Amino acid sequence: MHAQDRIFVAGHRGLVGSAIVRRLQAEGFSQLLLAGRDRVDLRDRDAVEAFFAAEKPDVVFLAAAKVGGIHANNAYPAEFLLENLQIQDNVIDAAYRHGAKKLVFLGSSCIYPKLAPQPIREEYLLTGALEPTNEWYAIAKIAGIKLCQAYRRQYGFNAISLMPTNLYGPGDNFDLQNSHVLPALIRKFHEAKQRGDAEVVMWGTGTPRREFLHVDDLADAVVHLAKTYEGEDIVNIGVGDDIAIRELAELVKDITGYAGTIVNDTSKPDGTPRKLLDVGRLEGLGWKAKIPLRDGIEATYGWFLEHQSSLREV
Ligand SMILES: NC(=O)C1=CN([C@@H]2O[C@H](COP(=O)(O)OP(=O)(O)OC[C@H]3O[C@@H](n4cnc5c(N)ncnc54)[C@H](OP(=O)(O)O)[C@@H]3O)[C@@H](O)[C@H]2O)C=CC1
Ligand SMILES: C[C@H]1O[C@H](OP(=O)(O)OP(=O)(O)OC[C@H]2O[C@@H](n3cnc4c(=O)[nH]c(N)nc43)[C@H](O)[C@@H]2O)[C@@H](O)[C@@H](O)C1=O
Repeated sequence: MHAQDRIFVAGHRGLVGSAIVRRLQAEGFSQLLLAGRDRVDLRDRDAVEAFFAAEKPDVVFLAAAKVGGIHANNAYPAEFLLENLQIQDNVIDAAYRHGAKKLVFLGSSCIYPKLAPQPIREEYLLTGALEPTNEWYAIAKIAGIKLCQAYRRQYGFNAISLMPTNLYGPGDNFDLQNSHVLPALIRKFHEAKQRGDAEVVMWGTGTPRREFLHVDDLADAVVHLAKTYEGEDIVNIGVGDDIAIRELAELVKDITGYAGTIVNDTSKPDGTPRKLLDVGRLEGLGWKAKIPLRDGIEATYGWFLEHQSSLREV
């Protein structure tokens, strides 16, 4: 990547896309193409074709996707499968045909088998059954990985696929139904404190374990790998450590200063029991996470307090 490259960050208003933009700007990349859904709906093949023909980006970060937490994935399987297939097929194909020299595709740790050995190595892909609540999204993401690998093999297209663990940070979706667990808990504890509620509801049993990476660390890793990594093999991006959801809830309760009780709603799904990524390949490529979980949650809570009145619509 060069300072003068024209860089398309697809999904630049999202959690990940906005963090990649901040990282690129901090490193002096000034030719950023920031076309949102209002300019090009990435599900629309003709619109994507016209955009790439006009703009001819040198580098593409594909951070646009239909994204959500466990409930959204389970409730809208058709949208999670179809929209993600459409977006990634359109963007990967157009980037190749219009001469992009690099594309970075983002998958997710949910592509791995539900009961994969821990920590999860990249080689475990396609070795077992997926978690049912998110198999639609996971299958779309696996198809995206395979499309990148196929275009590299057949056409020599320089597409790489990176697999982030669960992410959080500024610009996240704080919707109580459709978000991921960390933003949901921040908002639930904060609002319960304000209202003086005696209880906050945590979905599921609280026993599943998850790994959480701050999105600024993720963006740092993604830009590092965009500059230094070329290969067919997928690369996990995580911190190498995880926490039970019950412990996470206690941590967010402490950070927000809520004094009440946590109760379980076991009618809600637990999802995968554990998905801790093996980060050996990532560390071998010269990158390690830096932001400790407590510091990252405190900063995200601060961001939430500043932006409560203008949170994203979902
Ligand atoms: N969040 C997480 O915990 C994780 C995320 N990832 C991956 O990171 C990537 C980004 O996720 P994240 O930032 O969290 O998601 P967000 O929902 O925060 O952002 C997604 C972005 O994609 C855009 N988008 C969605 N559909 C379209 C469309 N049809 N046309 C144009 N733009 C569209 C959205 O635009 P608009 O604002 O207009 O809706 C939004 O800017 C995804 O590939 C996801 O799978 C991977 C692992 C974990
Ligand atoms: C990133 C990843 O994200 C999703 O998978 P997930 O990790 O299971 O997602 P989650 O963050 O929504 O939940 C994690 C755990 O937390 C529990 N939980 C408690 N209380 C709340 C709560 O209030 N909200 C939510 N959402 N979960 C809660 C919840 O029951 C579960 O046990 C998929 O989209 C998948 O496709 C994907 O890629």
